[in-house]
Amino acid sequence: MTICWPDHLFLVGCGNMAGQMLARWLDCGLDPARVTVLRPSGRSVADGVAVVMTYPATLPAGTTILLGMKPYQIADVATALAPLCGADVRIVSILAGTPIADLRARFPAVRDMVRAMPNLPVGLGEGVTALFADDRTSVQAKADIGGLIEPLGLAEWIGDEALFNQVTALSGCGPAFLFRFIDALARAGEALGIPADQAARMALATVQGSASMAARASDSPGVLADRVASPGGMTREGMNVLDADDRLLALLTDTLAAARDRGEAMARGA
Ligand SMILES: NC(=O)C1=CN([C@@H]2O[C@H](COP(=O)(O)OP(=O)(O)OC[C@H]3O[C@@H](n4cnc5c(N)ncnc54)[C@H](O)[C@@H]3O)[C@@H](O)[C@H]2O)C=CC1
Ligand SMILES: O=C(O)[C@@H]1CCC=N1
Repeated sequence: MTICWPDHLFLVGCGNMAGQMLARWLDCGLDPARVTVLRPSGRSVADGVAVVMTYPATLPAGTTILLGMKPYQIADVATALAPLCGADVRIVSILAGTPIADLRARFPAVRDMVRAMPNLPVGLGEGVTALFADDRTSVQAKADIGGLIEPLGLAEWIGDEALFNQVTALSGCGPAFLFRFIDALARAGEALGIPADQAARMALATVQGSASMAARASDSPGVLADRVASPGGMTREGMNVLDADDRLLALLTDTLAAARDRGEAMARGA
């Protein structure tokens, strides 16, 4: 994999999410000397990566900024950062519920902007990142930023930004929902009498093995589920509970809709 690294990468915030992205980029050969992280704590990030606690006077030419702080901090960050941004600067924002139009209003000199929604497994190169750019962002910038995202796992360009909160709910929030599922599977096993530590190990390995299998299979997960279920057997009885009145589907639809609605409220400033 040949990656066209930015001349300079300036991370505003480097917590759970941006930290995973940076870790993967460094693993894939990004020179740490090209990276500066702004974080109020000043704590070091990785060998060779510069950490600053306040904004520098200027940004190096050809800087790509990764906005990785909390969404509600955008007003303060933009007040300090926008004066440093010329037309050669590119912005990648991972701020949930923050539309490109909002960023454009705050960074008027910047032409190339990409809205990205990664998820935590990007640190392993097994994440999902949704991407959106409007027509002002150049084709070259889209290609370069797409290339930067590629080593993080699956990258999906979203044609219509109106869907961004929906994809955030699915893949950005998704790991949390899956972690809950693993936990619930283990606790359900425990409720049926399996020792807790054993149930936890078995639930995790079952999900891991099934996800790997589904990723390699030519059949859909729905078909694979039926293949586990022998007619008249145990799995069918269990699936009947999940499937009754589309119970699992309804639960997940409600879950994604609640997350989407929160993204829409955040976009309105709530
Ligand atoms: N956690 C996740 O799974 C995902 C998070 N995101 C987005 O990533 C962003 C960060 O979320 P997390 O990493 O979970 O939060 P976090 O709390 O772990 O990280 C936030 C970082 O921002 C820094 N920070 C705080 N105040 C700052 C300031 N005034 N200026 C610059 N940096 C400041 C903190 O030191 C910290 O490093 C959010 O915008 C969120 O919507 C997007 C996708 C998934
Ligand atoms: O909870 C949040 O708002 C962010 C968006 C996706 C994952 N974390």
